[in-house]
Amino acid sequence: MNKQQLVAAIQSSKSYLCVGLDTDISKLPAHLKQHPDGVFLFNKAIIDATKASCVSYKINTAFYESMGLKGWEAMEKTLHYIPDTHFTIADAKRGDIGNTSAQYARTFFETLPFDAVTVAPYMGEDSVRPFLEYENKVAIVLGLTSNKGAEDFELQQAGGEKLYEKVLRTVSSWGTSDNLMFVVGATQASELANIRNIVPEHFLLVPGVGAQGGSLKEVSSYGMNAQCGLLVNASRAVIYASSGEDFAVRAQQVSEEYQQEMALYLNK
Ligand SMILES: O=C(O)c1cc(=O)[nH]c(=O)n1[C@@H]1O[C@H](COP(=O)(O)O)[C@@H](O)[C@H]1O
Repeated sequence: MNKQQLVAAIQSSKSYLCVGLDTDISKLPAHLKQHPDGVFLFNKAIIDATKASCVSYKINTAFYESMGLKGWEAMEKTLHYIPDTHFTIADAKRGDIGNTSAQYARTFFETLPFDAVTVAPYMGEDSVRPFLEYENKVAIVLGLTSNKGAEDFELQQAGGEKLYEKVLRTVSSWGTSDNLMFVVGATQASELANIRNIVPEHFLLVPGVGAQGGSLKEVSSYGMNAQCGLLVNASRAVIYASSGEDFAVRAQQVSEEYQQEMALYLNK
């Protein structure tokens, strides 16, 4: 799925919700914890329950890699189960010397058919460039993250501007708003107006509503552009809305609540 198709999906479903499949085996309901295919079965139920109210799924690879081969298989099965009407993100935060980044790009864009992968910009242009060389694929580069550690580097002054501002300005010159998006934490809503001045056209992946306390209302009012331009991610708030056997029903309710609120902001 490319950016134009994502924009069309947002318009038709009146949602810019990305459900985060941060599936932690220790948090699965008891009946799935014991099952050899429990992680996939959990994800399958979540996808069935939320696909009508979201437009994207983000698979955070850490939760699967930590399980070894079985986790990688569950990730692959999950990715193939997601309908191709939904934008798929590998949240892997990769980036290395160009020769190695090319292998990461192959991993997530060829071996696994994700639409997008999250990329750390710290190593510079040659580390990001291999992710931009695929048609209809997107590199989602870390801009201003949601965590406390954003203060350590991203919000520090670097040559007359904040480091994250330099990252947005510089990285946006390496590609287009079709093959680049940026991560901005929902907890950083006060910076969003400024961010929109620097990258007015790009989609922003905004994690941090729900469990991290970011405000969907603030993110939407400061971050939305003419094409919506936002993918707001919620992981734990949706997938662990209940720890019992009714987990999928509760996930559906929470996902629908986000969608209904988003529909209001899209109609403004
Ligand atoms: O790149 C990300 O997705 C990301 C960037 C960021 O600044 N903050 C952030 O929380 N994330 C990811 O977004 C998800 C947030 O999960 P919840 O807090 O459970 O909704 C996790 O997969 C994080 O790794």
